[in-house]
Amino acid sequence: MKELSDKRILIATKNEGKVKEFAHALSKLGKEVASLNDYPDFPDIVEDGDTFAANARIKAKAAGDAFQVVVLADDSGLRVNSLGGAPGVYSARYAGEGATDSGNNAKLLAELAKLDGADAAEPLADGTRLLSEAQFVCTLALYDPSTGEFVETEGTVDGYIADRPRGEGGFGYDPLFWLPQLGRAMAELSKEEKQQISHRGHALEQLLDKLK
Ligand SMILES: O=P(O)(O)OP(=O)(O)OP(=O)(O)OC[C@H]1O[C@@H](n2cnc3c(O)ncnc32)[C@H](O)[C@@H]1O
Ligand SMILES: [Mg+2]
Repeated sequence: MKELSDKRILIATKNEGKVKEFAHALSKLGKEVASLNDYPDFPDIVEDGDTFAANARIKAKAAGDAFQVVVLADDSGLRVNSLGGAPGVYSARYAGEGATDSGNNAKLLAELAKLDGADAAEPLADGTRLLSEAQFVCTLALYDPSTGEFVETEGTVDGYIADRPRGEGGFGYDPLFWLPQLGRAMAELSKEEKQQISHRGHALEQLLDKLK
């Protein structure tokens, strides 16, 4: 693995929320990030793997083979216990192809509203209900096209799905993801706080450890 020797690293993603988090974390190592949004002609990558890890490898390899540079890819999502682990690898398109974050959040609350089991925890002081235990998962794949080698890690964070959104930070399902250990939703954290606690922060920390 040529490792991360270049100052600039290409992330095989079109998700600007991920790009901002990687830019924040990697700037501490003096690195700049580029993403597929910098190459609008690059075709969409078909993410048809059965697992987060498979999809991360698919994205890293597609971009790494095309650009012939070391590429980092992130496949991530939300597992909701009372929905049997859904939306899982379908997190990005839970509300259908081309779904928006707000569409996916609305779909998640609609699916949880169909269940009539007990809440997963006591309501918060303001009456917010905690509907289910849940987990964010992030799989990272770093791929070197000159050797065909992958370095892969996974990070997770546990929390609850709240019945109403909170916070303006982060992206995706962050406004509905309640962190009992902090008493805040993921979208209420700064980038630095999210990096310290999140699935992506943990996966990146492990990746950097493996490369040492
Ligand atoms: O595939 P790329 O181009 O990287 O971008 P994407 O948004 O499609 O990313 P994924 O395929 O990995 O799908 C991840 C889904 O899970 C959500 N997600 C991932 N990480 C998240 C986080 O840190 N906070 C909130 N939601 C997250 C995200 O909004 C997507 O709906
Ligand atoms: Mg995707």
